[in-house]
Amino acid sequence: MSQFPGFAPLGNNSDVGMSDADDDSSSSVSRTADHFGSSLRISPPPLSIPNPIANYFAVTAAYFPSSSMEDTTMGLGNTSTISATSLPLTPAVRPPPADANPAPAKDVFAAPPPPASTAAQVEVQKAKPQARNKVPLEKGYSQMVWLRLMQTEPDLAGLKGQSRRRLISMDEIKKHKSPEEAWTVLRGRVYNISPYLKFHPGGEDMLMKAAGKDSTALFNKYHAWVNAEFLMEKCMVGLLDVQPQ
Ligand code: HEM
Repeated sequence: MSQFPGFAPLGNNSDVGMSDADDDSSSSVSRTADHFGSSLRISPPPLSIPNPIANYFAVTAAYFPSSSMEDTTMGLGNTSTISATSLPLTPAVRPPPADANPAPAKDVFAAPPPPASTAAQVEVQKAKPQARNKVPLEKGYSQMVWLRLMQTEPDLAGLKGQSRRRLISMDEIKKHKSPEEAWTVLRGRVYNISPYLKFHPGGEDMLMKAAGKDSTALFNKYHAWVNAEFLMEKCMVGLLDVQPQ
């Protein structure tokens, strides 16, 4: 018995409330299991574990003669028959022997390879950077100056007090195609592009192609990524009237 009741050093079972008669050679674990009864005993795992690969070989064995199921994986003359529960790493059916000088496989559907020169040209085209169509702007017409002008000029659009939410017909827009008074439609909004002509990085001539018409397609063709809603905000004169005349 230990000097501390209920406490015993590891491996010594004599002080855990059992008589000397109970203290036989069996381990404390087995005694604990006995104490709770047999319901806690872990049953052993099943002898055959279901396995899809094993099932495959079991089915194959049912359809092929036993000679085809011989284990040839070792290459050492080992011809032991595979059981359904073993896990062979290679298929049991032996592939046909490889030809010593196999003819190159021909793909009758494959397109003929392009001539070397064409392939090289394609590579050069890919690597070539896209040519820019930007034009040099006159001094004092940078995008920075335009942004400042947007803040300082009170009537860039030339509205003269009219509402910029006015509905404007296509007929009216067509009349505004001179550089002094050029209107264009962009994504349903009507802008006076005259003040921007000298600021346009693509040049005045290109922007004048938009005058008097809907330029949405042209705009998207050259630079769909440009934020015209912001750059042209102060030049908006109205909304395109889509109602039939
Ligand atoms: C009001 C409408 C427009 C605005 C606000 C505008 C604005 C711009 C801006 C900011 C750039 C410089 C883009 C960059 O640096 O990548 C640019 C370039 C250009 N724009 Fe416009 N643009 C407008 C309409 C048009 C139209 C209608 C055309 C064609 C007819 C056009 C043709 C070009 C071209 C060719 C460039 C040079 C693109 C390049 O870098 O190669 N733009 N435009």
